[in-house]
Amino acid sequence: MIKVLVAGFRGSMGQKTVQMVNDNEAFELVGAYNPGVDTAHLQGMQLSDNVKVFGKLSDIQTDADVWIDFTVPAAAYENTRFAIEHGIHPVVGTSGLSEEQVKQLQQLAAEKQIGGIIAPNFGISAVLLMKFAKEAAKYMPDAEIIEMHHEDKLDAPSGTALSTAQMISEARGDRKAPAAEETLKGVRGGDFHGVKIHSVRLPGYVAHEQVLFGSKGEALTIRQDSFDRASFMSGVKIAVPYAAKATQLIFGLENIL
Ligand SMILES: NC(=O)C1=CN([C@@H]2O[C@H](COP(=O)(O)OP(=O)(O)OC[C@H]3O[C@@H](n4cnc5c(N)ncnc54)[C@H](OP(=O)(O)O)[C@@H]3O)[C@@H](O)[C@H]2O)C=CC1
Ligand SMILES: O=C(O)C1=N[C@H](C(=O)O)C[C@H](O)C1
Repeated sequence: MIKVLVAGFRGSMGQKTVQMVNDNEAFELVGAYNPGVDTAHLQGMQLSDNVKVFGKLSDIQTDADVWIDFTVPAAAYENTRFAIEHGIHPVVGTSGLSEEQVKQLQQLAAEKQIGGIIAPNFGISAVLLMKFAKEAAKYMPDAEIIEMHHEDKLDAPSGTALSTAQMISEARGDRKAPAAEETLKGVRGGDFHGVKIHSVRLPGYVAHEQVLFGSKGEALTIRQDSFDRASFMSGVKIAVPYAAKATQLIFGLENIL
């Protein structure tokens, strides 16, 4: 039985994660963390009496093996550090960690021998999209990304779009996107090593990404859609037992599939 603590348990992903952990016989929910939480907030949540609920990071005392983090970009680094320093294996889905922060966390994890996983996307369709985009970039190096998310998403671009751009630039090398004078500021999108990223935020959307490749006289479009946050749980389910035994902190679900 793997003991799990869910950080950000009141959020959209946190609630799905609590449900997934409760539904899985190999996992046991022992802790739940969300700043500012009190008992009034717990009504309707699927938390049994033996789950310890924390409203402050410094109050957390737990025997959890694995820390699942779906919180906010501003908290991801501190939370993951806390988990590693307390011997809890992190499974981090929260976006917004910089490359430098990921490196620092990996170093700390190696020192403490507490491995885990940070994954910009736990959905299989998104992992496949990134893999296919990397392959396509070898043959069709000119690419732009459009990511589309719900209106409540705090960060832009998405972690998945950044990771996709990183994989494209690794496959094709650095390349300049076509220059155009912007008569409307920002209209050409963000630039990650020459891969343009365009972020759409609209009600009704969940999480979607399209990679457009263009070449002489032809084009290729790769698209994935997460219509429901349940789509991320298949990856989290795989990540938890991996993390519980890991001695290194790896980046990307594709590395354990
Ligand atoms: N890797 C993946 O596959 C996926 C990653 N994500 C990422 O997961 C994160 C969460 O997404 P989502 O659930 O939609 O967001 P929500 O805003 O619905 O949930 C975030 C939760 O975190 C809580 N929170 C705020 N500050 C802290 C803190 N310092 N420590 C712990 N918890 C905190 C919030 O509490 P309160 O509301 O009280 O402020 C809220 O309950 C985002 O970064 C998102 O990009 C999302 C989907 C899939
Ligand atoms: O905020 C979200 O919803 C999502 N965030 C992750 C990201 O930033 O890539 C993963 C997925 O896109 C959903």
